[in-house]
Amino acid sequence: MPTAPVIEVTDLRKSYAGRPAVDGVSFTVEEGEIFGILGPNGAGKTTTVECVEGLREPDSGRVRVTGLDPVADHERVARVLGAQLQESRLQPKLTVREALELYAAFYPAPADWRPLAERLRLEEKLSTRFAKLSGGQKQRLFIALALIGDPRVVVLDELTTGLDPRARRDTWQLIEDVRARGVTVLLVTHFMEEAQRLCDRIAVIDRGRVAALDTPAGLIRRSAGATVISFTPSGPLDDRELNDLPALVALDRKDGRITLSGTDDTVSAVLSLLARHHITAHQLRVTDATLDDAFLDLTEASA
Ligand SMILES: Nc1ncnc2c1ncn2[C@@H]1O[C@H](COP(=O)(O)OP(=O)(O)OP(=O)(O)O)[C@@H](O)[C@H]1O
Repeated sequence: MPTAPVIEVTDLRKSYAGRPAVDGVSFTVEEGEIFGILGPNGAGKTTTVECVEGLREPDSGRVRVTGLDPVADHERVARVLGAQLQESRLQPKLTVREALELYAAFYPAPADWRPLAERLRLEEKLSTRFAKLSGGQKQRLFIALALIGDPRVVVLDELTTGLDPRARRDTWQLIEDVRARGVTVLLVTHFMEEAQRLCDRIAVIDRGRVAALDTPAGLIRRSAGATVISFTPSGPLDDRELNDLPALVALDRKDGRITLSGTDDTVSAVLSLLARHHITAHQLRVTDATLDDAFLDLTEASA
């Protein structure tokens, strides 16, 4: 029997002062999945996850977390869902140890905070007051507090913003370990590398709507111009002939270098074209488009 999704969002709508921030968003997240929400500033990502956390009440639509309504069943949802705190929610004078102990006490069966603190490299800061922590240390404490209730679902908004590259990689590893234990992760991120590395599926949200929903590889494949070829030709090449290449999406010339994006067919055709004209392609590079390219393509397409 298929299990019910851990998170269900159906036609979610939320306006602020009559202006829609979330305008009909739907997605489901399955047990053990890392689901990413990606989108430009102001797209409605935080509003969406706040409705999932029960911090905001939707104007309309349906949100369920493990089958429960996060607003009506707030307490029961809070027991299964770990959320990354907003900075203003923590007392500046609280030490790291006190914060961990306090938040552990909220849950019936909390995780042991010591290995969590060690994992997040907070063990040397246990006696430091929250206000004295660096931005990255605060961020790591918020991640620890999100995980301390040993939740079934964890919602992380801007997980690694403000972390240095090493702390970012450690955090990714931690999230992968958390998922390996069967925890479902809803992750809002601006970092393509993070989304590509961690997420099983991603909803690209733009202007309050889902512009695309797929695996990272699927998003890249479906973006036009999934293959990019660039070279410096040894002789002149006519733009008209280049523009006639099959499946060509973009053509760019800069400092004698030509960059084309399209598909594998575009690449084969340009190589034949060069051969026909006896032109050599210097510094030839063929690369797959990245999630960055797909993101720009998808969000520009809906602009
Ligand atoms: N409390 C609020 N009152 C009024 N407008 C708000 C409020 N919160 C968000 N908005 C507006 O709603 C829209 C969506 O905001 P939201 O924070 O959900 O976007 P976001 O995708 O998380 O953005 P960012 O990437 O910049 O964090 C924005 O236009 C924002 O200005």
